[in-house]
Amino acid sequence: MSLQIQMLGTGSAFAKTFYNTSALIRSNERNILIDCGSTTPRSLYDIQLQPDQIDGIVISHIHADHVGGLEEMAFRLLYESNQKKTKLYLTKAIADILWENTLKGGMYNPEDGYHSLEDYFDVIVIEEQVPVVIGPGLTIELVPTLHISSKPSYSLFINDRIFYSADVRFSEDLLIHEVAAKRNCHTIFHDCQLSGQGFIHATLDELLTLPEHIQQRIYLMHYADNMSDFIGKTGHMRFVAQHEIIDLPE
Ligand SMILES: Nc1ccn([C@@H]2O[C@@H]3COP(=O)(O)O[C@H]3[C@H]2O)c(=O)n1
Ligand SMILES: [Zn+2]
Ligand SMILES: [Zn+2]
Repeated sequence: MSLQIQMLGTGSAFAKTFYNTSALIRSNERNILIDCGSTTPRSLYDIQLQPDQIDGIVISHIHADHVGGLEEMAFRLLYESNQKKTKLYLTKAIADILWENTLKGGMYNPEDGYHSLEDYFDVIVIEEQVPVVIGPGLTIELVPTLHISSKPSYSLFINDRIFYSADVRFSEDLLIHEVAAKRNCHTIFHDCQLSGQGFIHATLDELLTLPEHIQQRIYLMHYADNMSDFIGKTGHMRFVAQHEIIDLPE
C-alpha cells in the first residue's frame, strides 16, 4: 500500500509562474485530484497524465483557480475518451452551485442531452465531516472551513492524518486543537498569503505564530510569484514545490 501527493500547482489565484494550487493523490494505482483549476489540465499535460487516467476529483470550493479546469476535463473525456465520466466528489452545497453558477454557461447543451452535472460526471455527493472511502486505503473527509463567508468552502482530511487546507482563513483553533491535538496529523498542506492582510487566506505572519511542533509538519502552498523572496523566512515551515512528489505513510 502506498500514498503519494504530487502538487500539480502551488500558486495563488493570480500567480503566473506557478499553476493553480491542486494536488494529485496517488494511492494504490488510483489517481485522485484535489481541485481542478483553470491551469490544472496544462499541469497534467506536463506530467503526461491524460484526463481518462484521473479516477476522481474532489472539490473544495468554486473559485476558478479550483474548478476552472473542470469544463475542459469533462469535454475531453466526452469527446476524446469515448464518453468516459470521471467521479466528482463534492458536498451538496457545492453541487448545487457548481453547475448553476459556474459550469452551466459553457456546458448546458439540451439539444445533445446535456442538462446537468450528472450528464458529464459520475457525481458522488458526500456528507460534510463524514470520512468517505474513495479507494483502497484512501479516505477523504470534507470539513467546512471559513474562506469567503457567503460561499461554502472545505478543507480536507486525507486518511484522517493529513490535513489539506485548500483556501482558508487562518484559524489557530482549527490547527492547534483539531489538526494537531485531536487528529495528530503528521502532514499539513496549508495555503499561504506571503504579504498583506489575510482577509480570506492564512498569511505567512499568522502561520509563523504557530508552535514549532506544528510548523514542522506544514508544507506551504497557494503562494504568489515572489515566493523565492521568502525562502529562509518561513520559520519551521517549508514551501512545497510544483510537481514535487511527497511520499506519505498511509
Ligand atoms: N474578498 C476577496 C475575494 C477574492 N479575492 C481574490 O480573488 C481570488 C479568488 O481565488 P482565491 O485563491 O480564493 O484568492 C482570491 C483573492 O486573490 C480577494 O482578494 N478578496
Ligand atoms: Zn485559491
Ligand atoms: Zn478561493
